[in-house]
Amino acid sequence: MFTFYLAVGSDTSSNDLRLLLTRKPLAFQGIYAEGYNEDRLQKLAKNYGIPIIHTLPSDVTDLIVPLTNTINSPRILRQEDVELLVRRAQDLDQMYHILDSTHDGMIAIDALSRITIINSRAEEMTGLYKKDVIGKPIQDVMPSSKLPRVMATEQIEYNRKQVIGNDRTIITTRVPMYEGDTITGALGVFRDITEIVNMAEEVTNLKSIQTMLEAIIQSSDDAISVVNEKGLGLLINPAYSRLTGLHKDEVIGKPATADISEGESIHMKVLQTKKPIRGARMKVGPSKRDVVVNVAPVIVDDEIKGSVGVVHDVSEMESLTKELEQAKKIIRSIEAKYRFEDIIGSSAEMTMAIEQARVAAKTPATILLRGESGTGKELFAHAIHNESKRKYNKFVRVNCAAISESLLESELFGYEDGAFSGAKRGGRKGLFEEANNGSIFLDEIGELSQTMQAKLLRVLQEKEIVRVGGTKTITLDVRVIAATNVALEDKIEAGEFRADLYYRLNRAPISIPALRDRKEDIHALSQHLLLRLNQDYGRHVYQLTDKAIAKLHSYSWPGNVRELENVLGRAIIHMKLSETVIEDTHLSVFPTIADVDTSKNQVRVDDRTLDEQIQDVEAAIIHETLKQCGGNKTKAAQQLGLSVRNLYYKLEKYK
Ligand SMILES: Nc1ncnc2c1ncn2[C@@H]1O[C@H](COP(=O)(O)OP(=O)(O)OP(=O)(O)O)[C@@H](O)[C@H]1O
Repeated sequence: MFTFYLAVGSDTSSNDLRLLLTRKPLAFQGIYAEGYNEDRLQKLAKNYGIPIIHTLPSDVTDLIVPLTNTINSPRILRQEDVELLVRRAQDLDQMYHILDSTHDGMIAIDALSRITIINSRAEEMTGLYKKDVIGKPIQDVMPSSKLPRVMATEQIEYNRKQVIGNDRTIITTRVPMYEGDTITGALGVFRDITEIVNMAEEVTNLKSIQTMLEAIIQSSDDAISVVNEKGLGLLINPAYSRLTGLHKDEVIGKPATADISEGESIHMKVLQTKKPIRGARMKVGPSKRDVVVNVAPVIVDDEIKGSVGVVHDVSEMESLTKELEQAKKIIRSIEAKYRFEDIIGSSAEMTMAIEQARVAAKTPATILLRGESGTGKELFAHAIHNESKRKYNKFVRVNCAAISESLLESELFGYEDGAFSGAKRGGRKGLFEEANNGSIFLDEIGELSQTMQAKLLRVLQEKEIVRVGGTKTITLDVRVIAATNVALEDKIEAGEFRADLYYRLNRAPISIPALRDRKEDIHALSQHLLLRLNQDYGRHVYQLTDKAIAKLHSYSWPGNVRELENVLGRAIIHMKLSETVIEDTHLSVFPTIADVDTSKNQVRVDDRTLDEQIQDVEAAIIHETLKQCGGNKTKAAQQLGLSVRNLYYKLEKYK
């Protein structure tokens, strides 16, 4: 509450007597009059029981509200005048009280454009204070004020938006004020809408975030479901329906008691514990797909509001990973497993090959391994790497026939960022770079295209590579071990292989003999291979009868040691668990084309599926063709009408 003080004074400019009212809580209270009839003043003071103040301190004067025009004749201060003043004072007190407690700012001016009212909110918003501005012309303190204009036009201005200061937005309504028909001033009422504007912006932002989130959720390939704090379905996305076969109407508003999994719902567990559950594996939907589920609680201000579940279908990924692993096996292996001790063979030819390889391993020379398919060229490559000073660095294997030319180039030499569409960002190292300081085994070198032959020759000569799409040369120290099962000389003759590359490769050739040319190794090899096969199949078959060995000797082994391994493997599979010695009868499963005699329209059938039996026949045909082609895969592929790549795929499939 304010206390009003009554004062009587004279206007400095006109020397007129003025009645004034001050709101300033003074240390004294009384009637102040200057140049006023002292007697009357004394009487007044006596009537009201208040003292007379002869000098007003300046800060009090500043706050004085002129009330002159509300008094009939200021020169004669009558009883009614004083009473009127007191009433006015009370009214004003009340009015200010009201004005100061409203949220709106208010500024009023009188007919001479002097500020008569400025409430607390207006003070706050304008940074002006009552004591500084009351009674002052508004143009002096607020030059931009539109109140004088309203007085001039006598037009009400509604809700005009205005930005004041740097960041305050206000809306103002300005009205002219009248006493009867005479305009006595103008009032401006204004409201700070900065917060509302900000809130509106926030709402708009929230709306766009919501729209964005919805778009993300709807388009996500991961299945998403959201439940409220009671575990009732709130939202699912199309991926969720695809995966689980459940539609919106079966989920929204329904309890998530046993949603997609059997047993208690993960949503319910999360709601109870308020803890996220990550990486739960389960099978869902009609086709029982493998999924990984992550569920997290939604907690707002410490209160659980629901839970969000993301279901990630991994079945496809798992099968892709398997395929990728298989593909990787075909293309490269980055570990040299074998040593010379693992190469079995005491025949003169084999001993010589091993000796040559041991010597060559110690030199930096490029080595060319020659021999039919399955003779152990890769085994030699491993052993050479492991015998060299490079053994602690990488051994990289590349089958040049198994990948297309364009892919082979980027596999071998790597590529730079953006070299082709689908290229990994930031580029990628090639196998040559990976094998730096180690060895690279280029299998089936005879299958390299002319372009790739030229590129390989450059690497061998310059010892540097350039990534696909790049310009920078990268110097490397890689030992090349090449292998071929075809006569490169014939290929040169046919114009399919560069002679200059051949001479580079053929500086240290090592010929690995075919198994048919070293049958004395068959027994030891079989025993060695049986060790591995027993491990693979969990069996204990370590011996062969003499008859069985004789049978193995009688065969020509076009597929060499690999074929021997397969034959022994098949024998083990067909043996009873109780049998531990391979008899010649177990070896009747040599895969030959004789199993299918189409000329007589007779086909041997058994109880396996059609697909399994067809695969057997296919394997037998491929085997036979390879045999007829002396192990030459290019020829065999041609004869079978397959691409070399496809033949490789099938050989890998049928082992
Ligand atoms: N002398 C050997 N001692 C032990 N195992 C051998 C021997 N020769 C070959 N093998 C085995 O035979 C299989 C085929 O060998 P490898 O893959 O090295 O032949 P390859 O000549 O590289 O065949 P391809 O030309 O078809 O690639 C492998 O399992 C290998 O371990």
